[in-house]
Amino acid sequence: MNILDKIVARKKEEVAAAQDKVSVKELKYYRHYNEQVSLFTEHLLAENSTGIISEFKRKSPSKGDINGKAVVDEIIPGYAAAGVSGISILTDHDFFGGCNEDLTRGRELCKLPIIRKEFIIDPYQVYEAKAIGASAILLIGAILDKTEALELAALANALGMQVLFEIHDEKELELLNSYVQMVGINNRNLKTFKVDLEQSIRLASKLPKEMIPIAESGIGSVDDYLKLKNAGFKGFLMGEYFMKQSDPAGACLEFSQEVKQRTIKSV
Ligand SMILES: O=P(O)(O)OC[C@@H](O)[C@@H](O)c1c[nH]c2ccccc12
Repeated sequence: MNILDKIVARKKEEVAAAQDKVSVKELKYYRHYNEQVSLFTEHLLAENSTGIISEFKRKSPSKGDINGKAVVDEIIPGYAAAGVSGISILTDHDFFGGCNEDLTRGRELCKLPIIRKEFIIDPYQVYEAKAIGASAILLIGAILDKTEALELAALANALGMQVLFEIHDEKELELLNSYVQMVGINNRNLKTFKVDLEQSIRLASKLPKEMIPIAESGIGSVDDYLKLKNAGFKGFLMGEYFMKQSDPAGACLEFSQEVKQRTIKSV
């Protein structure tokens, strides 16, 4: 069993347990369920946007502990102050050390769009994403078939959330549908953990034009960022590079400032 299979097996148990505890009907009474959220794509395409989506992540199967004691209150306001285009918050507990409360707290601390970073395999999790305050959901091509991808993406849009659909190879392009606004190309293979920016760059040229290309994972320098930007990416999902530093928000500010300086110089 590879790590993705393990995560999905665990996720099935978690979803069953969560549904027993809180029904979809009850989720609809959560404070954030009926809230209007600002659109992720608008923030990404805004003038002067760096396209950086900074992620809150305590640990991961590929890296182990990154910042195990990290507290949302100490990081999210700083990410927002750094002028990022959006936030990503891991809600998976067992493998990434996150929880739903992290996302809800993030929602209360900033006005930026927030993506729920989760292994979504069931419509219940889409309702839950809306209830806890997400503006967008991640769907992972490697764990969904075409029908599931359509059902989950359509539901997210119906609930007012946008969809970031993650793919890793050309074959997964088939899974995209008209309810997908952003396509994430994961530079990291979720099965082998290998990072390869060049493969993402090749794949980027094959995406449907109406979907916004986002580069995910393994971005570790402004040079990496510029390389991906020049290849046409409009969004840059970055977690570990910020989270592993003693002051993630400060690191994010520094990175954003350097990006701004170098992109102004290069035009
Ligand atoms: O920490 P990194 O290498 O900057 O990567 C961030 C993000 O792309 C990564 O956390 C991620 C990409 N796709 C995922 C799917 C599930 C969980 C996590 C992820």
